[in-house]
Amino acid sequence: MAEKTMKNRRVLLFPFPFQGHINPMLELAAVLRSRSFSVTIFHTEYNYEAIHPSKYPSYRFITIPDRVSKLTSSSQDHVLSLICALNDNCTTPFRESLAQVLSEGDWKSSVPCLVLDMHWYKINPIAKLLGVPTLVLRTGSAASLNGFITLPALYRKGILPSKAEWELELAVEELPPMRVRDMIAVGNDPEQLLNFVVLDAENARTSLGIIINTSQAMEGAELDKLQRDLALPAFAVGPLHKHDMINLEAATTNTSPSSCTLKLLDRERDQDRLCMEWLDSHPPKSVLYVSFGSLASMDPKDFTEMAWGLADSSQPFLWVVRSGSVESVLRVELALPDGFRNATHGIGKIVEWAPQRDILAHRAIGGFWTHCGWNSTVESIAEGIPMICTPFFSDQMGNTRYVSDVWKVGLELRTPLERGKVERSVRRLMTTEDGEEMRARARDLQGMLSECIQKEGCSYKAVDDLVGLLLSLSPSLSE
Ligand SMILES: O=c1ccn([C@@H]2O[C@H](COP(=O)(O)OP(=O)(O)O[C@H]3O[C@H](CO)[C@@H](O)[C@H](O)[C@H]3O)[C@@H](O)[C@H]2O)c(=O)[nH]1
Repeated sequence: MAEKTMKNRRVLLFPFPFQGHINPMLELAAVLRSRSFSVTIFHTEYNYEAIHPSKYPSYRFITIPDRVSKLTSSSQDHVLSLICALNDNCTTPFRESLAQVLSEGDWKSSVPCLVLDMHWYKINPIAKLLGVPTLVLRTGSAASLNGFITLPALYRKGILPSKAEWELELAVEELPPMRVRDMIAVGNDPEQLLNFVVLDAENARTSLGIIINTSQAMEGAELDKLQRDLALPAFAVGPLHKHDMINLEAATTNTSPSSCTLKLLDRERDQDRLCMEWLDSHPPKSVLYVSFGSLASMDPKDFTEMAWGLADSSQPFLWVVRSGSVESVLRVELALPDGFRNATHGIGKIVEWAPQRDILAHRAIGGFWTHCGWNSTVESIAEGIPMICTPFFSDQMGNTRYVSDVWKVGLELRTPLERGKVERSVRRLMTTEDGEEMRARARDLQGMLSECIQKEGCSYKAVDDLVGLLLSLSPSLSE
């Protein structure tokens, strides 16, 4: 490729600083880099460590000060307040940083496209003001975006938001009729939630198109509906983490990571290696992997019931218990009930963070007890692993419905948890014929998903189309 063309293939990315949003944006970065784009990533100080900029020496990173403190509770209401605070506080520093980037030498002649996370609703107008075209990355499902579009429409018609009307039967294509509150948890403040939903959907509407980490194989009908309702291009490029080109990032970096990064990576690798070695010692499909993502925080009573239910099931488990997994408990040891370590000695392993994707791909894993964050849902299906679903908030409710009622690759286990029910659910997934059928359906879906990312598959073509759009924004550069 001519040097000039490569130099001018560039893109700006701005992930939202939550783990479940950073991961897909970094994967998108790797996919675009494999198509010869140079990548500049804005990121905020919040959750800076989750990005590890020095791991990616070929990207340029620009830090945006945000002046927000870490969450002390991750209830839905707290998370929504944090999203608002980040939007409010980052607007001005982002405008200044973007203006600075655009004033630099080469950038003046070709304005690049900015790919924004779906939650940056206040950033989109700023980019427009500076003449920068935007695309929005949806890190959730197409169904959740359809829901986000439907809810404001109900709101505008004056149907919402009285609390009682969250009980509405809302028909969502491909789903059994479900109440609004099954699709998205209401929390204590429906007004705040609705406000957020309106802004989030508007963010998608006012961009040039959306990039979405899903695929025709998982959500064909939802994607068709989205295309009709949104009247914008929707690039269904998922599962982003399975594109072969994702591995190219490491191969194509031309600078070595710093020694400090290497130490960090070594420490992480050591922890990861221990998890994998533990799994190596188990027979195929025998271990339940348990993790509720990076944000969810449990009621202490639920956590205790969960622990004893796992112990009573006698099934081997690998459980991620983070600092913050239980409300107001920062140290993992303080969260675990007395006697639990002894009772599960030899059958369970607890870690604070796990290499989730590698774990799900390990032959010893037979099931995943998840909160149904969209990344976890996609990662599980991408490995053909059936799920137990315990959703906490937001899109996790609708994702659970998809897993249990549409794809039929898992079962629903809602809070409040009770140890007997936990034990029966774990046994059902791991030891019964019913669980085996879910596993077989998960494998079928995995097969379809893997076809999507092959050359000529729908997700692969969606990346082609996305690249086409990015280049069309600077026609003179595409020769
Ligand atoms: O020990 C762990 C735990 C998690 N992960 C990774 O962290 C990500 C977690 O993402 P996700 O499963 O989506 O959960 P959350 O962190 O809860 O994600 C937030 O963002 C998602 C995407 O928008 C939403 O679907 C969720 O509801 C929202 O809580 C995944 O890639 C996991 O592989 C690890 O690598 N190791």
